[in-house]
Amino acid sequence: MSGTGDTSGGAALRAEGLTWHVGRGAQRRTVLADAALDAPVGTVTGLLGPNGSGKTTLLHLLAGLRRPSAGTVRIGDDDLHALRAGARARRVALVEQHAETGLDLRVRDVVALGRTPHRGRFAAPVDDDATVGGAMRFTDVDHLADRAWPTLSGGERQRVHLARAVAQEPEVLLLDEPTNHLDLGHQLDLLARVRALGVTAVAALHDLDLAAAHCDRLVVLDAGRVVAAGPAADVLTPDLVARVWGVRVDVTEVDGRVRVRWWGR
Ligand SMILES: Nc1ncnc2c1ncn2[C@@H]1O[C@H](COP(=O)(O)OP(=O)(O)OP(=O)(O)O)[C@@H](O)[C@H]1O
Repeated sequence: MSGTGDTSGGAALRAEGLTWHVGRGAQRRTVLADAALDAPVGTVTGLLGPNGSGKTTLLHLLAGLRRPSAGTVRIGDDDLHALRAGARARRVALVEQHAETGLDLRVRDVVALGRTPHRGRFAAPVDDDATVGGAMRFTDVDHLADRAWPTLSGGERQRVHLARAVAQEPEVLLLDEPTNHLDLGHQLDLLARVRALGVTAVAALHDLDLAAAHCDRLVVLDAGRVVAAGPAADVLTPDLVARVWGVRVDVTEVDGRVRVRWWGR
């Protein structure tokens, strides 16, 4: 994968029994309980659930940023949490919900940060510039290359963060609400581009219709537990949406695509 849509670089991601507690003694609270996720190579999984249901926590455990209280994460044949930080960073990229970046950087430098895990002690790989350029073109931010980071809009920053993750050339790409600042056109573009990368992707999303259209599989979290998992047609039933989100929806299938239309509480 070199930021141009090559479909060869993914690895399967599997999590079992993932549990994460916060606090100690009487203050202990279970944020995530016994969560499972199975993302085959090259697929896009949508992680859905109301605010506070555990999506970011699960993504952080899948990225190796947090150690689970119990359970395992496997990337290909490897135990993710047994890998050294450098090896993990070469294989898994996370685009955070509220990612901040050093104020003095130009966009090109922010994207180049994605290459850090691939740099040796004394030298960068020779094709680094080409990879960074390819990632910027792929995410349609190359026209911003010389702009100072603080001058970017929220949506532009979000696309630059995706470019940084693409430049990282990961096997697994984790995205926390990657579309929340994007206009409708760029929302559709971003998810189509993630799919075109061919990596194994897991994206936390709030728009059920968008998730149904772009994801191979969905995982629904509610109060820290996985309450449904599978293809959109099986998962997104009006009953489940009413139970988990407290919203009345119609679910229809148009030209083979699941469409979700909300009516209200
Ligand atoms: N370090 C922490 N200490 C205490 N509570 C935490 C911590 N991290 C997360 N939580 C709590 O765990 C729950 C799940 O949080 P998380 O951020 O994973 O939810 P989310 O599904 O990503 O929510 P949102 O859709 O609002 O982004 C929330 O109630 C949150 O307040």
